[in-house]
Amino acid sequence: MTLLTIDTISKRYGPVQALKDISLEVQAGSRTAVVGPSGSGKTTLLRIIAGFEQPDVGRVMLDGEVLADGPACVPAHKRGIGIVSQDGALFPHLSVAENIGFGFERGAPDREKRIRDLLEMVELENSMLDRRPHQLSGGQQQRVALARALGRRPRLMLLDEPFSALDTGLRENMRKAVARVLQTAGITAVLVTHDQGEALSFADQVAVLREGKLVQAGTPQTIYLKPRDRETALFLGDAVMLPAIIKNGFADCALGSVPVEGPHQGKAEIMLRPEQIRVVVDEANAKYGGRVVDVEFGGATCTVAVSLAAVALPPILIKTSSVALPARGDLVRLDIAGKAHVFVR
Ligand SMILES: Nc1ncnc2c1ncn2[C@@H]1O[C@H](COP(=O)(O)OP(=O)(O)OP(=O)(O)O)[C@@H](O)[C@H]1O
Repeated sequence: MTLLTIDTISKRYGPVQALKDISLEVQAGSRTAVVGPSGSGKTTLLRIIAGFEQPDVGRVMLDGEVLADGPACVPAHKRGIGIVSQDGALFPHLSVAENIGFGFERGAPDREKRIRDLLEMVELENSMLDRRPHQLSGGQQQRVALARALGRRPRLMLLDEPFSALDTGLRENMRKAVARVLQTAGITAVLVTHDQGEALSFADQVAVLREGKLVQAGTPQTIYLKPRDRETALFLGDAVMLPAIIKNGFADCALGSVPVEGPHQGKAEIMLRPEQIRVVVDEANAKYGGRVVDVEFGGATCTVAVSLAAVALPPILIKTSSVALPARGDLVRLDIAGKAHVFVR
């Protein structure tokens, strides 16, 4: 069931077209991540959903209710939408308990129990209830902010770069914890993030924006393995692109014959993710590979640069494990796992 519908929204700030004809559906109980380069319109889209900005044209609908139809809008505080932002925005002079219970009725008999339940839901100890925000770590503050937003029983939760102030290890933990909490509470969420890895692992649906337009929306797997265009492919991660001639499901390219997705025949460009390529030292078959020109040891993941024998392109970079790492100067063949993605020229 669709909970949130964004229907051909456009928004202009003077000469800047911040959003152009954006349409997107978000299913109830799902998590959508919005990604895109800086200035692509992510924050504007989130602010329009929240009700802090109005679209010039287009509609926002939540659970069948029209929240915005061009400039005619339901005010933000009447939308039933929760927001967790980058800094958590807790009230510094209030305790954790008071922050979480901020929107609750003062004398409500179940007030304390609800606060404790919310604290438990975000996996924090009861001993934190009397602390002030400055006595919490960044990750704990974010959990309190999430508990406060959940306490208002939102129909939709907007997450505006909520993990970006946290360091890498904590970030990953928080992302998993937040996904778990949202899942348990059955709350639909839209996340805006600069971190493509975060988007791919957090969301059921990823929406890619570029220059105010929606380039592609789909499952993380689709977006990563079957990107609409080169730019999207490279935005989401490293990619090896090769010219090819396609015939009957196989691409004839610098790596030999590689299976491809789709019905296209003839000239095309194919894309492989580096982790699809395995480097094998094999002098006899180096025409389907090339010469190793650089090896970067990186612990769990190492990078091998191979100058291809069959085509004059810059060396391709392949991520590989530290086991059986080739040496600089080795002649190697390159084996492919899975299928290549085709960009029709
Ligand atoms: N209030 C405003 N007045 C004028 N221009 C604005 C305003 N808000 C956003 N813009 C412009 O609209 C475009 C989209 O901005 P937006 O903040 O939505 O991008 P973003 O993808 O969230 O960027 P970032 O990743 O850097 O936060 C940008 O060109 C920005 O400069």
